[in-house]
Amino acid sequence: MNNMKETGNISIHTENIFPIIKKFLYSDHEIFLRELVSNAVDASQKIKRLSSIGEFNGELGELKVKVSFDKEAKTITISDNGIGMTAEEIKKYINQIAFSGATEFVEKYKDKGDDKGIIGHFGLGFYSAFMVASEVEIISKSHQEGAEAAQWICDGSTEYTINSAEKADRGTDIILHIAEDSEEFLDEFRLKSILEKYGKFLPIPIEFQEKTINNPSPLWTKSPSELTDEDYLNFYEELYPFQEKPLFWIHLNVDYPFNLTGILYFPKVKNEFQLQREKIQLYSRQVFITDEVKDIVPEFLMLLHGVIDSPDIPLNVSRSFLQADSNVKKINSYITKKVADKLQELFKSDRPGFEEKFANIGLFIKYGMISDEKFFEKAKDFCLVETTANKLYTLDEYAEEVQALQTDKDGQKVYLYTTDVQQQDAFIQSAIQKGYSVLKMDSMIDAHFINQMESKIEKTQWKRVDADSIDKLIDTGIQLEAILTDDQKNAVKAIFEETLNDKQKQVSVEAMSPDELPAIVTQNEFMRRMSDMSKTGGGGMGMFGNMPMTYQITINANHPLINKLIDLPSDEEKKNLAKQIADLALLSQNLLTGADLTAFIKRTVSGF
Ligand SMILES: Nc1ncnc2c1ncn2[C@@H]1O[C@H](COP(=O)(O)OP(=O)(O)OP(=O)(O)O)[C@@H](O)[C@H]1O
Repeated sequence: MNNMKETGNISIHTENIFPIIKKFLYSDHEIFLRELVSNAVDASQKIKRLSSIGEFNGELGELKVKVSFDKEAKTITISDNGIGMTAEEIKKYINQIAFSGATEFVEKYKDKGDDKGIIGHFGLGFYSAFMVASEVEIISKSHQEGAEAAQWICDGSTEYTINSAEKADRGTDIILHIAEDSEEFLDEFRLKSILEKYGKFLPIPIEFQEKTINNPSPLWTKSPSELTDEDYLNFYEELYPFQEKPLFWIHLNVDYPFNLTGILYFPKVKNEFQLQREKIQLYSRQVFITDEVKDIVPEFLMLLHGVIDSPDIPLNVSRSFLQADSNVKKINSYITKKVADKLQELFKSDRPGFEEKFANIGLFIKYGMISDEKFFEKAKDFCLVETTANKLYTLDEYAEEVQALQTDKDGQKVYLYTTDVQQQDAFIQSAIQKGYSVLKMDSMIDAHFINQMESKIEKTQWKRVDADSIDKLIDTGIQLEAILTDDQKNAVKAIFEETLNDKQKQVSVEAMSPDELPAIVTQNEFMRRMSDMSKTGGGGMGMFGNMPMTYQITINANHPLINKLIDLPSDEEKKNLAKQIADLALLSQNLLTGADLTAFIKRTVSGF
């Protein structure tokens, strides 16, 4: 063996890139292991490929990557039996490529402060070793016949030493001499958890402490035709242990115009609070990158679980660039389309099954319709609405259903809805008595969904059942005759106003059916929506949140009790009865509280 020893200078333009990189990557030091293990995996796959195309004729052996550590010696070693490097190749690939990559990075970002968003998931490759090591050693033996092993040592400065070395087998050992401030990594559990986080699905077996930590052929890399439902459910369990089973899933597989594979699962989501407990994981060639997939997956699909693997997603660029990236945009619309198609297929092939799942997937669908125009176009055909009688309709079916009875005198279809079947029961009953149907719209998203529907579906209005008296909610133009004269009505109005003595409660006297209650309390639809929106942070609606809520008290001019009130001999008695009627109406809406409620109860038990 001719004994070489050479020291040299890595030619880069920026002196001391190390401290800058260390600063940038401060929060993300652990990725050194991801980078080095990925390099080892790449080297293993390269030798496999060379062998398969006949360019390497030696023994391939069992390809694997070993990670080990020595607490005493303060080293972490990543070994592979991949393609290996000659001394010349080390000079070329490590001194030039790895260092120039790092230099380029620093050049690009050194002026941008320590914005963590910039660094994002930049793969600094080999150089990231210097985030945790004071000295890095490479011992490598190329796969080429008769190749001599070489050792390279560098402390992160631009100076390196290269030597010939002893190494029996083909491949590369990267030995990290861990720096004092990074000794936390010389720990079994820490290393294991990092390996599991990033390397769980790497395509070459990764061995740590004599155990393989990864599944080299995860489900998404297989063909859907080979897989059973059980395979998908087991994989879900592998990804998210101890979670409830998903409802269904989509296997993604594209190779043009971008590369993307993956499996997206629809979890059971009953309410908004459950959202995003588990996240979609993003991989690039089976290397875990992140579970912050915000810009890659359309926002409304963030509710899904599963994995996406794409080498075409740029991982080394800033967030704003990612949003503008055309591949990312295409991926976004591809996923949206796939999801819409899957839902449509489920709806068409198994309507009862779809209806059953709707409680869980309705949220996705409505979110999607609100936030994505293209999704809306598809989903409007399979989005369902549910009545208080627990019947489910598509939007078209429902329009048909209410056409005859719920069209008002101006030709507007009025959709009645309730946000709380318990609380609004009296109003629901009145509507049903008239033969109307009432929709259940009780999740937070429904308020937005309703707004969207009104703007999309022509000639429809959505009104909450308690927004007015039923005849006014759907004004068919047929006026009920009032038994009272105008003077009597005015007198009744005055009595109630005087009794209530509250500007926030506006009294009116209307001819309603004698079967209806003598008085009802309602909230104007528009004002209520504004106030609701300001509560959930709707833009610019703040002022409505600060305004006291106004209620309408509608007195039923045709109710026998109101007739009785008019005939009462004294003002005192009239006021007492009016008070009782108004309090009952308030009570039924949970609006009678505190001292008013106490007084009401006292009055009632003593026969008022
Ligand atoms: N374990 C290894 N075996 C063989 N060659 C390696 C090994 N590690 C690194 N190399 C060589 O060194 C080069 C530079 O590595 P580095 O990780 O810096 O960049 P990269 O892998 O090309 O890109 P990335 O920044 O995405 O990691 C690699 O392209 C490869 O040729």
